[in-house]
Amino acid sequence: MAKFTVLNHPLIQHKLTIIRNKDTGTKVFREVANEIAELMVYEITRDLAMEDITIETPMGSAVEKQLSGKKLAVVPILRAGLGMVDGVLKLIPAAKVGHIGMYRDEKTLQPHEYFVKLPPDIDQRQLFIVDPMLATGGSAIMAIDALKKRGATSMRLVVLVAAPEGVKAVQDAHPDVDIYAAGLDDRLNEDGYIVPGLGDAGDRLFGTK
Ligand SMILES: O=c1ccn([C@@H]2O[C@H](COP(=O)(O)O)[C@@H](O)[C@H]2O)c(=O)[nH]1
Ligand SMILES: O=P(O)(O)OP(=O)(O)O
Ligand SMILES: [Mg+2]
Repeated sequence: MAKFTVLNHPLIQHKLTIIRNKDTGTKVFREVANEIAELMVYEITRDLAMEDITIETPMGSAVEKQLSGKKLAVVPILRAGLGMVDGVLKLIPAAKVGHIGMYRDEKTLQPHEYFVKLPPDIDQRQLFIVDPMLATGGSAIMAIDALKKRGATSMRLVVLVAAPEGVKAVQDAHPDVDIYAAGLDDRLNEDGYIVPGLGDAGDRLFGTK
């Protein structure tokens, strides 16, 4: 069974409260969503593989650490996932970026894929799939399916707010994909929105609707 972890660092929790607030406008929402993504990635990369390397400092030779293992990539689920990419890239500027476009049918809540563009060596990379909201889990499950179909083997799902229903659905469908959230909320409402949540993340990020 995949792990589900809520990152309850005080800075993450404080910033999540800011973007939950309905009075927070587009500019601040965008900035703070990226700040949370940055803090989350800092927390979840603690276990990245390291290796020793011998370097020359101005004072002589030293054996020091550098990252080893798989290269990284970030994969936002469009549109809303775009709101986390800059935050991730601030810490991992060399990461490649893949895109998966998906929208949820408002009535059926079923996800529909409309775009996939990935780095060619996706099978060699550790992926951070980002989407602010894990609601029914349908979008994340379909995105992970799309990535696996193209050879990806190493993935983590990073969301700002998760609903229990979505966490269970992803864990059942993809027990090999660990999930990280800034908050775990109570439930979904009848329209498939997370309560209390923060509303429609894509609309709040881009000022639509
Ligand atoms: O409160 C919410 C719930 C969902 N979204 C958007 O929907 C998808 C995730 O929905 P699933 O039901 O898990 O497929 C997510 O990409 C968000 O864009 C939302 O914004 N707010
Ligand atoms: O999942 P949706 O339908 O809310 O898509 P978007 O992220 O484009 O708002
Ligand atoms: Mg949306």
